[in-house]
Amino acid sequence: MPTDPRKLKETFSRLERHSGEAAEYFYGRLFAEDPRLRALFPPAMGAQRGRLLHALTRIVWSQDSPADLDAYLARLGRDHRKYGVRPEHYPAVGTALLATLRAFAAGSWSPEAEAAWAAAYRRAADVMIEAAERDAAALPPWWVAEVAAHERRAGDLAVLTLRPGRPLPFSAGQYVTVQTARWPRVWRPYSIANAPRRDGTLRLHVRAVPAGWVSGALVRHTRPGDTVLLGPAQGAMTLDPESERDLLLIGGGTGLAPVKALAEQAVRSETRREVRLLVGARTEADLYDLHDLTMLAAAHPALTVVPVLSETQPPRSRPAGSAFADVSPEDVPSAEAMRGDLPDVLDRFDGWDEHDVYVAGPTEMIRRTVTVLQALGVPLTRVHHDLLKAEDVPAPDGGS
Ligand SMILES: NC(=O)C1=CN([C@@H]2O[C@H](COP(=O)(O)OP(=O)(O)OC[C@H]3O[C@@H](n4cnc5c(N)ncnc54)[C@H](O)[C@@H]3O)[C@@H](O)[C@H]2O)C=CC1
Repeated sequence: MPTDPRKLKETFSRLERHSGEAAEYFYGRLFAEDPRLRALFPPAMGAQRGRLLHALTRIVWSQDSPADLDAYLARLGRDHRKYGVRPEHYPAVGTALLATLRAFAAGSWSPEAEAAWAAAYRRAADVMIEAAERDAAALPPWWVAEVAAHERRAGDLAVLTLRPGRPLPFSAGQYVTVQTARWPRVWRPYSIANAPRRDGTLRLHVRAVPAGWVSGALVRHTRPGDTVLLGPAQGAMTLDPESERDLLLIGGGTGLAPVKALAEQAVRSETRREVRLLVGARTEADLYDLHDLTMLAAAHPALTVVPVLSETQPPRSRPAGSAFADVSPEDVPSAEAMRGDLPDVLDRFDGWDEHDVYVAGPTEMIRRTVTVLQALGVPLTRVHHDLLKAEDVPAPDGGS
């Protein structure tokens, strides 16, 4: 029987009213159905419940655009390889899902609804399994990577250099998920802060966020020689190989990571694109990568780096350990830093409407920046960020 999108939406909207309880019930049923599956999940299931609902919402609302749905499910299937999910695990998930719908969408449940959900789940599982199997022919489910360097750049921030044991293919602008030995089965996404290198190493910029398990482990409890696990590279915030337009790259805080990778990629390429990189931070001390950026710009005249500080008052004295400490004043005099929030300084320049623009950083900063760019006449098709796409991945909790 073909999937009936109307039936799916109707029943799902009932379940959504009790989403927290429904997700809890679902995992209870799943682990009762096949207790071995519990070992695939992290000890704390809170974030997992949100992911299940996000995936179901996406599946229900994409029924009318099968190509988008299939692309999403294929990504989901490939990404689930790193959790150890195998084809024989799918039937238990389907049984638990139908039991959950039956219990929480009781008011609109019917034999037709049951048939529609069974068909939709079978189809989703088929697409995920097929994508995972295709992927398995070429790539491992995860990579073991050695920490080659660990630099504390500020109290709560570290730049890690990782060396995967086997080549991990990626494009500048993409991200990987990371698991540390301290938190088994907990994966968090981090943008790769460099373009692909001959030695295969990857750099990550990690800020330890309050109560962040993986970020805290990476910043405070990781040393050179330790190993971490990496999932496959994901994300579509990459350079358009056909475009020769100049580039505006905007990175707020550790959102610098992917745009720095794009800058490296662009200045290396044959095309002579001018690259303007606006790097936003709250204070001078938060410009944790200014030294490297200054070196990159010195080596590539096509690149201009503009620091933008959002604290309105300049600090009275330069704090110890300031990012400026090892940069001579003539390299980047602090007077050259613009003052303001990143979105608010954009109208102090002319002519962004002919640029390709890439934006990364805090969610609200991205939203405001996109709105301002639109008002300045930049077509939305030329503004790239992975806000929506990042929300599509199964581990979207912003790198905690
Ligand atoms: N691909 C991506 O989009 C990436 C996003 N991130 C995200 O970026 C964030 C970075 O956090 P932190 O380093 O702590 O940055 P932060 O909170 O120190 O802020 C950095 C910059 O963003 C600006 N900013 C912050 N909130 C703003 C708002 N509401 N409106 C306008 N501007 C705002 C600040 O003025 C500053 O210039 C994290 O949420 C992380 O998940 C990190 C890496 C990649």
